[in-house]
Amino acid sequence: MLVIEGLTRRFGDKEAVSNVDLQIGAGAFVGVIGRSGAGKSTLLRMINRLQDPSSGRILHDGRDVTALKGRALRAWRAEAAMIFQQFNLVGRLDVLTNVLMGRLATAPAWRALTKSWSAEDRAIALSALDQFDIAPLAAQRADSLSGGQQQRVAIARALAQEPALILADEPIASLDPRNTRIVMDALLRINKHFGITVLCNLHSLDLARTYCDRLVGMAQGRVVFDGAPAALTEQVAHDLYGLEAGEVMDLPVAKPAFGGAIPQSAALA
Ligand SMILES: Nc1ncnc2c1ncn2[C@@H]1O[C@H](COP(=O)(O)OP(=O)(O)OP(=O)(O)O)[C@@H](O)[C@H]1O
Repeated sequence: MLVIEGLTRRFGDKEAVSNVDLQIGAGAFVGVIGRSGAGKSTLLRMINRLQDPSSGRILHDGRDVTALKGRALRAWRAEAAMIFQQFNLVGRLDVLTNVLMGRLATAPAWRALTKSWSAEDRAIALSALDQFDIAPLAAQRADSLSGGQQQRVAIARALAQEPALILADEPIASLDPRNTRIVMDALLRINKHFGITVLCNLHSLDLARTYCDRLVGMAQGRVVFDGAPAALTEQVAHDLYGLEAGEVMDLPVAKPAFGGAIPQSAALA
């Protein structure tokens, strides 16, 4: 269980996140929604401790992770894996090495420096690639892949970290509709097949409604909605997004494909 208590982050006079309280049970798929500037990224970055809170606490399974430092902080960052809009792969390295980077928190530093990964680490990394039908791309340079493939590599790297949580910050913002669907299906698979809790910032309300079991709506740093997708009425959506409401509700989305295999042609496109 992830518990957030009174979490606040100020930048100068501005409160990007204001006194947020949340409890997120293990295995949930939570969509964090709201218009640009609502505080979604800052919230996720504080949970991973990429950004320090101004006040408040973050507890995971009863352990306070708010003030962790050094090795304990690195271990927490591996446990709360981040996925970014821009993938954050090392472009000149091959796909497998990028995924092996997810093993760094558990591997001794000399292994990473000498690139002599253990057989177990390699097996975990290959298996993670295989989950998303991209194992055939293992030897290719990361920067030769399409955006959708790169994001799946980033998700495989996160899975190789053996995380308790995945924090995905607008993971599909730079993808076309087809790759959007493939990447959201990959996150759904991580959640349903591996039972890993997913918190996903999404601008599109339709995607959030389609994939998430729970929606947390933010406006001006505060949580203004917290409930099941079905409970988010059109009126609440309009209040949350204002003039952007039409734009975020327009994207046609088919049902998620979890349970069925991703077709190879689509997976490798
Ligand atoms: N490092 C920073 N320095 C100053 N202000 C910041 C910083 N990071 C975020 N902010 C401000 O905090 C507010 C919340 O930003 P945040 O990126 O968390 O929102 P968001 O909902 O994720 O929006 P977006 O979808 O555009 O990323 C914004 O007003 C933003 O300008």
